[in-house]
Amino acid sequence: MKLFSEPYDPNKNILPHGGIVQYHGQLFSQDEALFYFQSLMNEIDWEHDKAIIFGKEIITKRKVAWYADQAFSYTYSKVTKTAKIWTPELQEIKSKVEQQLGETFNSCLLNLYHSGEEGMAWHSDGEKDLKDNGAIASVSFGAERKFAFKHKETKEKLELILEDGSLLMMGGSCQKNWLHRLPPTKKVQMPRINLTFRTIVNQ
Ligand SMILES: O=C(O)CCC(=O)C(=O)O
Ligand SMILES: [Fe+2]
Repeated sequence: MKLFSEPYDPNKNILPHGGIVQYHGQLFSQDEALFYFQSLMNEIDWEHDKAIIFGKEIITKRKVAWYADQAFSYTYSKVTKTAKIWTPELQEIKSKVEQQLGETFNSCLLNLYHSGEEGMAWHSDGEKDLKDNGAIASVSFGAERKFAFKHKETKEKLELILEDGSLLMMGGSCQKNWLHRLPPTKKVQMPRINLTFRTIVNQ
């Protein structure tokens, strides 16, 4: 188990093998992060997520939204969703991330965790609608939370803290070899918004 602390080197690969994860630290200033947190909270069309797990429909406490270049449809956890078109704030955030990473994205999955009691279980984002080995850019606003990786075979574990206004990039074969999760915690009472910019193909 490793915890990372400043200074961050965005060129450093956090994973020891089997993919690339780079933590860029706070890409947005505190003022910008607060502005985006509040505007996303108010303007995004948040909905409880539905998933089918072991044949049963479940509804998450966490809220989600999906935005993109076009009204793409996208299937995950056996539920198909249709994207809404970018808001001006999402376009601004996307441009800043694209500049920082030198990559482009055509969609974004947003998650709203009302408190530390909401999280996301171990998974990888290797859905067939996503570009193979495409980068996923994860932007966080609001409460700081721990984020963890676990290798699918060796079970090696890594942990880091995703700060308010930060950017994390997952790329290469990361989704094939590693799972990730947002562990729930009783220590965090404040909400957090996470945006994962992705590239959808075959539409
Ligand atoms: O909230 C996070 O930091 C992670 C979200 C995530 O893994 C996902 O949306 O696939
Ligand atoms: Fe994910």
